[in-house]
Amino acid sequence: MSADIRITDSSLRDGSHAKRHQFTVAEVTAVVAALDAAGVPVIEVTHGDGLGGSSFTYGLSRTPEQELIKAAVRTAKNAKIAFLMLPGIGLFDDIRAAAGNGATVCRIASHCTEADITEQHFGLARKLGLETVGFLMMAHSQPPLALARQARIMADAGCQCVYVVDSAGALVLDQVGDRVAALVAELGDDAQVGFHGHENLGLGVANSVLAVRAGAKQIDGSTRRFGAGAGNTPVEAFVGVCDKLGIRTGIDFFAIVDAAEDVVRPVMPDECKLDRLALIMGYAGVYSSFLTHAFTLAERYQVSGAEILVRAGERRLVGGQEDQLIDIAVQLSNR
Ligand SMILES: C[C@H](O)CC(=O)C(=O)O
Ligand SMILES: [Mn+2]
Repeated sequence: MSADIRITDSSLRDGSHAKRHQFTVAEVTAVVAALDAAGVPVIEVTHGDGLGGSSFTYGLSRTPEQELIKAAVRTAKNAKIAFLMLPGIGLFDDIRAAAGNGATVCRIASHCTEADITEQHFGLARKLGLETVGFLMMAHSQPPLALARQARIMADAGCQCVYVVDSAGALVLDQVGDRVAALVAELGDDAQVGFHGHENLGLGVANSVLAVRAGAKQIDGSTRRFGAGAGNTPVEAFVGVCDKLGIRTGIDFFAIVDAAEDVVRPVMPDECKLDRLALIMGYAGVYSSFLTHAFTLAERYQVSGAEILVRAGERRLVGGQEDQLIDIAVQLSNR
């Protein structure tokens, strides 16, 4: 079946944050088999913070991510396997290794004002024959035209689809449409536009529909919302909504609903909840993957996780500044 949009499932990458990076080969194999059978066209597999993310700062992986990528590639019959990398956390050799292990979609992420740090990585990925996707993270923090200028930098460097990434789940409806439309106008035929949502204000599906209406051709989600914060746009709900709206995704609704319940849920440590901390993240514009760090630090320093997140929002922390959460927790405990 041909599709109007392409969905990438991020549960084995964004879900890595919720799983504290403890995926096993058996879990990845089971999830990839189920998503592939349901018709999911692209499945992302990496440490939550991308290639090279396994560390004390971001969280140590249980299984080396290249082993997980190999298992995913071995298992998928039709789906492409994607990986994420953040320049400075991962290195060129990590991209080469992922390509050597059979992944075919390379997703490079930067904070949404720093697209120029991705240029040489897109160059390498294209040289290796990989499909390229760019992530402009924390997209709520910049207005549409500023984002579009950053998207242009990625496209000129060889990126074939630039994503508006709502890392904090803070964007509300037209704020998504306006940003996607600005990128579509800027990029024209040079690159596609995508949208990656988080559920922290409960808007993942609605925001993704507005992204499609504004011209996005690629949409991210995670089956059972398995992602950072309150999780990502639930793929199964989004596929059902797309069916009702006549937007073809190529994914079988009943098969993805079964995969969510029978295969993905057992792999999750807990449901991704729209609870106090997740809501605060969406409201205050805090990077979703700070959630597990805030939990851990709140316990260690006997302070409020909610306060850590509010302060992180006030400091306008971005991905990569996880160490500042420790500073906030220490300050709160000394108070
Ligand atoms: C590295 C981040 O987790 C990327 C992402 O999924 C986001 O910013 O959202
Ligand atoms: Mn995310």
